[in-house]
Amino acid sequence: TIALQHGAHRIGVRTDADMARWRSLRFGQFIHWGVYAIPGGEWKGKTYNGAAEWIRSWKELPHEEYDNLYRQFNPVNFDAQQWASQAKEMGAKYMIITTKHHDGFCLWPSKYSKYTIAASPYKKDLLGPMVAAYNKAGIDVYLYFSIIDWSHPDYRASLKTAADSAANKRFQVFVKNQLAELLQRYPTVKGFWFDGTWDDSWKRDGAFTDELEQYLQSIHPGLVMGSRLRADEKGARHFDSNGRLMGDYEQGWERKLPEKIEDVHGNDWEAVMTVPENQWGYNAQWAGHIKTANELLEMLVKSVSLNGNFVLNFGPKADGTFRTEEQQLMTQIGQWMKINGEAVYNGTYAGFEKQDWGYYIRKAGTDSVYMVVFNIPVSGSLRVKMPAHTSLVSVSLQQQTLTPELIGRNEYFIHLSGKQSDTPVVILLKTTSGENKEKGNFEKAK
Ligand SMILES: Cc1ccc([C@@H]2N[C@@H](C)[C@@H](O)[C@H]2O)cc1
Repeated sequence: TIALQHGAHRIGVRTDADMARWRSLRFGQFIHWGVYAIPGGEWKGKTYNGAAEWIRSWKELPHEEYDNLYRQFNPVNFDAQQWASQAKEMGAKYMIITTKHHDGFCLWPSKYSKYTIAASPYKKDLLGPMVAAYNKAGIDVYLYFSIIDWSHPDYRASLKTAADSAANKRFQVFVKNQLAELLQRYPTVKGFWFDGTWDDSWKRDGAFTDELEQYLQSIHPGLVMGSRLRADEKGARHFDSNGRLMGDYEQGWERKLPEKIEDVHGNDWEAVMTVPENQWGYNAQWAGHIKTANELLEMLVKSVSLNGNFVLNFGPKADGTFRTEEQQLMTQIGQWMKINGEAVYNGTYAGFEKQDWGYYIRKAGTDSVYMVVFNIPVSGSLRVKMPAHTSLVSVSLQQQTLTPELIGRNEYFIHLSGKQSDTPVVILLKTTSGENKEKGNFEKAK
């Protein structure tokens, strides 16, 4: 291995209570909200083809005009209570809010910037009411923070001159001040979700990123921060130059999921997902494929089955309301979670051989293994191969006992005769370690 001062400082997962809590939540709500919701992907009758929150980078929209949109930002219909209750209804256990996206507009009245909600017609802090309402609803809050800040005079993507380096030093102080300010203003937040850390100006100073992470932990012990913040002293990101994960969980799964357990290398990880193909901020017209509730439930269940968290993104409108399609999704997902959330919360990798009908999820630290069925075979027979030294004790579907058929050594068919469903079906397996000692009542089912 290479000797590193600013690589990973921990081998393996974090084992403290704050990380265990993050791990147990499994399902989060991402919210991208800012002045980009005003254009909503369009400008003067033209449609921007990129992600709506990146419209400032579109040549059709002069920076000057974009940077004055805040004068119109007045979310009079923003209702933190309503936001929190619909997130609770969906079954989200944590929420990640964009405090400041790449454009630099702050949803809180930062004393380190003029480009904040305080300068808008709305004037009032948006983050405080959100944190309070979500926490009251039993939902933890994490703060998205973009290191890139297109509005800041000292922001540099790369450092070519001594003046650039001096500006970058000032910018690093600005970043540190804003982050400390956020923790001071919102002490109940559980962590940061960093973004915009790919520029050379950031990844070339691994020491600063390491010191910053340690500073934040020192003023707010237990913070959960993913792998996007840090670079090691050789500029390696997410994984240091020895291939070890930096930060508390792998944060690279953006609009994509791992396929198999080997892909996550024993690390904690989180996937963040959009409903349209690639829109985070509000986009007036949702072009392309819009994911359905069942597709999103499958991503959530697949993530949990592979020991990860899944965060679904929403882009509220400039007035503070959610588009109808997003409200309907939260309701639909919530209806399934209300009945089946026990298979998701505290879910972990079960260690069973993957089958085509869907995913296994083990309730953390227990012998309860859920089968979440997305593909009922035409045979109606769900194959279950028990792992070595594991026996099947009982099978149930919504508290109804099922009698599986033994079809081979420690291998069964669970017959869903005739059952059809337009939402995922959840079956609970009670297992026990050790070979099948007592003959379970279903052994005689031949
Ligand atoms: C190339 C690229 C840069 C930044 C992003 C940002 N990360 C997501 C979480 C959103 O904030 C998006 O704007 C996405 C793609």
